[in-house]
Amino acid sequence: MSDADAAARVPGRPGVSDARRVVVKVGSSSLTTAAGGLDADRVDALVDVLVKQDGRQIVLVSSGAIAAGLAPLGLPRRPADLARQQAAASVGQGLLLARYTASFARYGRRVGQVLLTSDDTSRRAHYRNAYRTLDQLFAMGVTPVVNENDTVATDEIRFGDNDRLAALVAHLVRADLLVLLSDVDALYDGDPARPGARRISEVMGPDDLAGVELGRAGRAGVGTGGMATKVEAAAIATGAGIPVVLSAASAAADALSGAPVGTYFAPTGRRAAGRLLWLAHASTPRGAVTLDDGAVAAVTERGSSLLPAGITGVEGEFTAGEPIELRDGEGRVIARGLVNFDAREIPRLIGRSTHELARDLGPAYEREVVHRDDLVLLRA
Ligand SMILES: Nc1ncnc2c1ncn2[C@@H]1O[C@H](COP(=O)(O)OP(=O)(O)O)[C@@H](O)[C@H]1O
Ligand SMILES: N[C@@H](CCC(=O)OP(=O)(O)O)C(=O)O
Repeated sequence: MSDADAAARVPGRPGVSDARRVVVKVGSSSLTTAAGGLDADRVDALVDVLVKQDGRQIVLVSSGAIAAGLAPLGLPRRPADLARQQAAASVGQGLLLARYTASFARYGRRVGQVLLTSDDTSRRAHYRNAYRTLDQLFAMGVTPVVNENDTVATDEIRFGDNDRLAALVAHLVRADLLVLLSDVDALYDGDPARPGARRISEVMGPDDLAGVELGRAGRAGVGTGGMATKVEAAAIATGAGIPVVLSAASAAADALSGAPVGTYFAPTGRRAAGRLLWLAHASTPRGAVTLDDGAVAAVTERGSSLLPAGITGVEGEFTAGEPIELRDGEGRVIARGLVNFDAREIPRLIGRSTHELARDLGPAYEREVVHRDDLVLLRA
């Protein structure tokens, strides 16, 4: 929706000014100097805004570990290979946290570092644990500063950008609002460096994104995802009922107050069951099972668990508890779920009833291959 259209419908931003629990994500490009390295003034300016959010609980998702580690390691730019990115993140994350600790301390406030990986947050025990830690930090008046655990994440399980991570954290902490702060002041209908690019002030649903060109990261060269990952993150959050504001980091105070800066993404869906959103968007499947038509119908139409009797094939090397894909007979992925058996156990279960399996193999085999509580549908 254009500025003029938005003004005509008397905009307002439901869910912004009254949001109590807010996830604020800031990108690398908003925290670093042109010469490389952390920009203490920009960190302070952001913290000045965050500490004045009276009555709110803020989770800060901050990128910048890799960018902060470049100069100390004599790296002229963000390296392309994972090993050097991880080395830079290892050096930079400490510097980043030290900077936030000093900056919040100006107001007598404390921060707590929370490093997450996509893999463990899709598992039930880890998800609950992450929630508990964040909740406890709130209870103690500490501001959590979250980043991806870059030094241990492998290429396959990496988020790589923090936009999606921020959307999932917003969901994890049951936030009322997600604010994405960047070096660009809003979403545009195309690369903002292009003359004539128009600012989009509100996105009420996917139709408002038709024809919008989502480019890669801009001039500074330290950001990763560009606009595509921000719009993807906004879709995850709004789809789970959480409104999103995207704005320049320099306009953070206005963005948090509900002033008409940046781009507002209205909620499009209802709040979904916690962990399953992570399972759908953050986990990396380790293998797959193929279902017969009856099992496809049971899982997709009746919300049933997947039983051994409905399986016709298995692929991959997974162990019990890992995420796998559920495919139909034509190879289409219909769902993702946490499996209760190792891949090597499944061939002898295929096509057999749980009753039969319990009789022949013992009571441990009288169970679903994927329980419905651990399963998320991926096809409408
Ligand atoms: N349609 C678009 N609207 C706004 N910005 C865009 C668009 N397409 C590409 N961009 C670029 O995306 C960049 C922001 O992404 P990135 O550098 O990854 O940010 P951050 O480090 O804040 O996460 C902007 O600087 C801009 O150049
Ligand atoms: N975890 C990484 C974030 C990667 C990154 O650059 O993200 P972003 O600047 O948000 O596009 C880091 O701290 O460097």
